[in-house]
Amino acid sequence: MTDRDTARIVPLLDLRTSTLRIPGATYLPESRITGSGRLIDTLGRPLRDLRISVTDRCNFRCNYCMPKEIFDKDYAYLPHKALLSFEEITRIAKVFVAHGVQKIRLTGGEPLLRKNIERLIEQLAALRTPQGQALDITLTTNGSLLARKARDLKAAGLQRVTVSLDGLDDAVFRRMNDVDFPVADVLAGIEAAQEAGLGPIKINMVVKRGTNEHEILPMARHFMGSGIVLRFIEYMDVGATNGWRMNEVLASSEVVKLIHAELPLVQLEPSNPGETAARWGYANASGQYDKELGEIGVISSVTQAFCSECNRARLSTEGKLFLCLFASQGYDLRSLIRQEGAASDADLASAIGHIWQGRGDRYSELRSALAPDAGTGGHRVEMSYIGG
Ligand SMILES: Nc1nc2c(ncn2[C@@H]2O[C@H](COP(=O)(O)OP(=O)(O)OP(=O)(O)O)[C@@H](O)[C@H]2O)c(=O)[nH]1
Ligand SMILES: C[S@@+](CC[C@H](N)C(=O)[O-])C[C@H]1O[C@@H](n2cnc3c(N)ncnc32)[C@H](O)[C@@H]1O
Ligand code: SF4
Ligand code: SF4
Repeated sequence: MTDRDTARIVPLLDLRTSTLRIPGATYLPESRITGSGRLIDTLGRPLRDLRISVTDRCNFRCNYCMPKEIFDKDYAYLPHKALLSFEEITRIAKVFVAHGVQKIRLTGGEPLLRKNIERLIEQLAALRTPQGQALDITLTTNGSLLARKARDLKAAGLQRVTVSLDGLDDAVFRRMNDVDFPVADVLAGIEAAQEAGLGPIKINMVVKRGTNEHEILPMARHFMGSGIVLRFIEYMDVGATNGWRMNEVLASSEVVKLIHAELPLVQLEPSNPGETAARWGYANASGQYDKELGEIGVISSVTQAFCSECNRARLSTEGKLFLCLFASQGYDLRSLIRQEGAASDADLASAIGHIWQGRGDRYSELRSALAPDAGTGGHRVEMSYIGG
């Protein structure tokens, strides 16, 4: 039994009679649920961002995400038949879009390992919001296959990519990915993405105190003025296998202080409501933000939780809907659409509507009220399964 299997799965088989109700939720009239695009949860948060995990497999073993000791050759990955097909993903995504989703992020595991991912991107790129707008379609990747795939991804309709890169020092990077993957190949992938027009590109760097904090300044210098936005992520207590300890977290405030001492920064306004990153721009000699120099972002999920505006839903590789990165229960959408006499799109819309309306998740806010190393209980699913 894997940790993934301990997540509680909520069956959704009562839809025909519209009796699906989540305890504690206040409900809008049905007319405001199905396809209204105005869905809000119990904390008043709209549904805007759908993150889809397309595989639970990865060719890296980053120790903060898929530590080698757990994700070894005996680890029980999902069998192929358990995965949602591209048609199933697109069908579910379409219903989410009718409910107000404007951005879709493909993630995993390593999404570029999913065979023919370009075909899924084509299908998602054809979706339109109720207002007739195209979606913001993006993907988070470790960059290992990007040099090979960037042009095809762009041609399929992908707009931009976020590439994870935890340092420029080859030895540090090889140690962190734990499969001896060279940094030069990820940099080549980033270059290929730039050439293919997959932008604006973002870089995600997870900062672990004692592991790669000395890479912060070299990374900042490298990407300053490149048109690429570098974002520093606080090491999170996601999943149950990475052995997370508060003393390995370097607070974003420290990261900003460190960079500011050498490369002066000014705070920028958020560009979108519910954004994960706080933005800081590089300043010119007169202390003003200089667009040519660009910006960085800091994602402070541990020290400054941003749950109050969280508009993100997560669809796992096997079709379970999770309402929080730290959730311990998922809602089984796959059974709904695969069962005999399967749900119609209206049933699916009603289920998703009710589930979002019942949402009260705010894990990071709650954990920050606890002692630094306190656990909050429950079985959390792994990041590689739910999608980062
Ligand atoms: N705690 C928490 N962390 C999150 C959440 N969403 C994203 N993150 C973390 O922030 C990182 C960066 O997020 P991205 O996947 O780049 O997504 P984003 O910030 O929505 O992307 P953009 O639209 O490009 O700004 C993720 O890899 C996670 O580590 C969230 O809802 N809660
Ligand atoms: C789970 S990965 C999936 C996509 C792809 N394999 C990649 O690495 O970009 C998504 C993001 O989650 C981040 N991540 C994974 N574990 C994390 C942790 N414990 N704390 C903070 N971020 C984490 C990764 O750095 C990456 O940017
Ligand atoms: S962070 Fe991404 S690349 Fe690293 S192990 Fe997790 S899924 Fe793989
Ligand atoms: S901890 Fe959960 S509710 Fe808070 S921002 Fe992250 S995903 Fe959203």
